[in-house]
Amino acid sequence: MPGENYCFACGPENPIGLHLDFHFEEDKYVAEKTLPHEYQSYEGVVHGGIITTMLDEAMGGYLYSGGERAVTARLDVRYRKTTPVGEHLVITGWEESRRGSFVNMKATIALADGTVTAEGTAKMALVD
Ligand SMILES: CCCCCCCCCCCCCCCC(=O)SCCNC(=O)CCNC(=O)[C@H](O)C(C)(C)COP(=O)(O)OP(=O)(O)OC[C@H]1O[C@@H](n2cnc3c(N)ncnc32)[C@H](O)[C@@H]1OP(=O)(O)O
Repeated sequence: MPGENYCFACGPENPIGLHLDFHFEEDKYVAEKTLPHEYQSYEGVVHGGIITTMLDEAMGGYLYSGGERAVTARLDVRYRKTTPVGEHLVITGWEESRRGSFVNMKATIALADGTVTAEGTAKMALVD
């Protein structure tokens, strides 16, 4: 059975995964990615489900990389502008607050000039 290295969003061993490669920049969890046309919906536009996947990963992966295991309990996405395929994207996740076993997270996807195309807000449930 494949392990976490098969994570669709970030697992390096998943042959059809997104291979997002995150790192911490101070208290932000950041990855850069240019998506090819295989991930589009309308011409030139990244599929909304892929956008949601990247935001989810930025938030869940933030906790995982900090030594906590969490599942997404609730996720809200605001698609502010279309996100283009073939352009450099910056995906960023961070923690806003926590209460008990739930952590409130935020994430954005931005173009190279800083324009935010999508924002995610999630409630992540800490699990053992
Ligand atoms: C280079 C190396 C690579 C390494 C590679 C690493 C890979 C690692 C990557 C990690 C990054 C993964 C990022 C993606 C993460 C996912 O995609 S996880 C998959 C998607 N999520 C799931 O499958 C979660 C499924 N849901 C559950 O497991 C359970 O419902 C939960 C969320 C744990 C909660 O269960 P529970 O603790 O038993 O709570 P429950 O009894 O249902 O509710 C108790 C109370 O908690 C609160 N509550 C429960 N659920 C909710 C909710 N959704 N919203 C608000 N309040 C809630 C409520 O107050 C509730 O009371 P009621 O309103 O029901 O009266």
